[in-house]
Amino acid sequence: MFTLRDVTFGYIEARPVLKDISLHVEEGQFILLQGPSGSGKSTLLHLLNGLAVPQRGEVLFKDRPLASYDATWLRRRVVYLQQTPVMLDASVRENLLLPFRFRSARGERLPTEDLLQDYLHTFLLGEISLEANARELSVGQKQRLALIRALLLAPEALLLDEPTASLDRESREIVEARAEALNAEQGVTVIMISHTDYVPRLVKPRVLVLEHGTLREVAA
Ligand SMILES: Nc1ncnc2c1ncn2[C@@H]1O[C@H](COP(=O)(O)OP(=O)(O)OP(=O)(O)O)[C@@H](O)[C@H]1O
Repeated sequence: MFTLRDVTFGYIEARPVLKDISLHVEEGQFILLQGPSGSGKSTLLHLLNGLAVPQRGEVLFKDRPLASYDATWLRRRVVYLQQTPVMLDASVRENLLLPFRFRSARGERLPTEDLLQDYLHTFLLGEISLEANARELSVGQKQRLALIRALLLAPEALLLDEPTASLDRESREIVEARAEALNAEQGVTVIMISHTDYVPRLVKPRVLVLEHGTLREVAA
């Protein structure tokens, strides 16, 4: 699904965060990405959906260079869930349906109210009205809403940035369990930045550690 070939990237070119990284991710794999703070884990996820472009080397999605895909299309297929979810100053419903408002989604069927309610219940957000302002929710609730928004797009790959330290344990566990189920039941490729103490229950992950700009695989 993804191939990185000798990828080097730095926000300042003279100081690369990632150095000559090569990686092959098969469709349906569940990958945990670990490493110290600032080692470049988020940056690596950004490279996989085109939010960052390598200075050297190349990134392929399904054997084609990332740049050959339409960026909006790609980000619906390869969904990146960032650490700090961003919500519009609008209702929960509007925030969930946001990706369907873009021109690229014309012709796609809008998710029904029932489906939205089902998702809210699944993620223990059943108490929250679709009319509520999404900006007024807690970080943990926003994180779950962002995941629902991502899942409504039925992505092929899910890139999950580590939930923030401020995220409550319950929210984190729900997000993790759902990511595992999506992988186990629907074959969605998952790459998740995680702490070493997270051990998936439903899936056997590949564990990659990023340190000093290089990537190594360790036993799960
Ligand atoms: N937009 C940016 N501009 C300049 N430097 C950046 C930018 N984003 C990240 N960096 C730097 O790149 C390096 C890698 O950052 P990155 O966020 O990828 O690390 P990380 O492993 O995800 O960290 P954390 O675990 O703390 O989230 C860090 O030194 C960071 O300061």
